[in-house]
Amino acid sequence: MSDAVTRPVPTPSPALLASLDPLLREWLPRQRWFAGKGRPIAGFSLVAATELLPAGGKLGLYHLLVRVHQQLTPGHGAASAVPGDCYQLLIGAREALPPRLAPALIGHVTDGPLAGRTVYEALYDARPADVLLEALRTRASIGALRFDRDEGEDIRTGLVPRVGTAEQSNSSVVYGDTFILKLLRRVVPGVNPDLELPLALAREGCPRVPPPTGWLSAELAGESYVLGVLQPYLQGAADGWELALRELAKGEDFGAEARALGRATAEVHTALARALPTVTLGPPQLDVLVGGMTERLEAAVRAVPALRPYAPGLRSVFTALADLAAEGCTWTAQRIHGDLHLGQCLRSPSGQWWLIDFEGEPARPLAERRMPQPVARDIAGMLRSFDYAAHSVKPGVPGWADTCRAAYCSGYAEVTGRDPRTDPVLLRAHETDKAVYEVVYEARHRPDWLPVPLSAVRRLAAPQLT
Ligand SMILES: Nc1ncnc2c1ncn2[C@@H]1O[C@H](COP(=O)(O)OP(=O)(O)O)[C@@H](O)[C@H]1O
Ligand SMILES: O=P(O)(O)O[C@H]1O[C@H](CO)[C@@H](O[C@H]2O[C@H](CO)[C@@H](O)[C@H](O)[C@H]2O)[C@H](O)[C@H]1O
Repeated sequence: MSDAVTRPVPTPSPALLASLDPLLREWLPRQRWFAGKGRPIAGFSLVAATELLPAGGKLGLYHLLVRVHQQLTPGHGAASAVPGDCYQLLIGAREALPPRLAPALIGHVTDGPLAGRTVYEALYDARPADVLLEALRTRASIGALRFDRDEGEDIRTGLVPRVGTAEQSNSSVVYGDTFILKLLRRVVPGVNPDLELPLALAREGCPRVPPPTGWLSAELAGESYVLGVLQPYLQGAADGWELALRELAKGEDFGAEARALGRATAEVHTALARALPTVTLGPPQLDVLVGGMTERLEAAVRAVPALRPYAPGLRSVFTALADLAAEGCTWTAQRIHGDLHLGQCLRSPSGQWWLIDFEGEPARPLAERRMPQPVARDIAGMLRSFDYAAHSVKPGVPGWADTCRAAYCSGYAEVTGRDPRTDPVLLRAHETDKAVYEVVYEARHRPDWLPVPLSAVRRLAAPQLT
């Protein structure tokens, strides 16, 4: 029998959002997960609001979905503002913040229903984090929010929450080293691959991905928004990026781990190909694929002038793929990870590799992220990552990235029987597409890192000896 709890709640009035407006304008752009940096905020509109703990109590708790209206470019008037991305916020309201919550401060409210209260990022607070886990445990429906879980899984009570400290595109809470709840920040309606793919892999019995234990969604105007996923926490796991840097700093080889990562990637790809449809990419689909790569390159060249000298060489990488397609070559496409790099791979203390974060590149539209793609895209992501690691440590270790890249491809071939290097044109095109993405990503988020993908761009743009 279902133990689901349904609770209608008072809907907080738009006056709540109006009173938070000046605070959010200042606080949001400082959040790592806020995607609209650099464009002035013109205002906010409420997509949904749910009171999770009543404001009258010592601690008020609001779940908000807020659309941010931003000017298209700085310098244009407020009139040019367009409704932009929708963000998930969990806002706590207290009379005063205890010192331990100081880093979570959003600000002091001066008017409206919360006048005189201090509002803060409630994920940092144990009680609000408990409210979320309890709702998942009891499969609660609260206003538009649906909390659910795998019926076969039990969620214990009394797990002590703590907010994740990693620099993330989203936000996570770890519960007693047993579960991790990832709350998506920028949310869109539709099936989210961060839940869809791990669920599909769990059904296939793939042991390389933590199976979702619970999930949070919102039903709004006939559309469903995935807002969060709860999964087992891999206690004591280290991510591939940390491990690679550690080995590099000691001058150690990472080939054996790279090979194991190649095998893990191949296991995930094989299970995804079994679970979800695959398609053959013929000339029309390859036109779209190459067209997308070329468009992204042109946009990147406009955004990052340092790319300009390399543009002709990079274009020719994509033309080479188009030429093969014109000669009648076809490739298989399937669902893939979509944003694979060393930071998305966790090694548990037993030495097993796990892949996490199936959201895809957050900046791309959902429909595009859910399209079948050549596995070369994920493989290229990992190859780029070995290169990133090698360039992040001074002095470098000569040949370190090449050894890892070769070992990773060999590991992949051990499972699938197909070495990615036997498709050099496809692989190079994907590596180029990824390096171009990274140039834009670094220019926007971490300008000091720009030389890392630029060095790859230089290599990839150089004429090929045939
Ligand atoms: N199942 C897990 N077990 C242990 N740590 C995890 C798990 N899932 C995620 N993490 C940690 O949380 C971080 C962020 O998770 P991720 O899914 O990559 O979120 P984001 O989309 O915000 O980047 C990871 O880098 C990892 O350190
Ligand atoms: O936040 P996500 O993990 O979804 O991914 C974004 O941020 C990554 C950086 O944190 C970025 O990855 C790039 O830097 C990594 C080292 O920090 C490196 O291992 C990757 O190969 C490189 O692409 C990723 O591209 C971006 O989508």
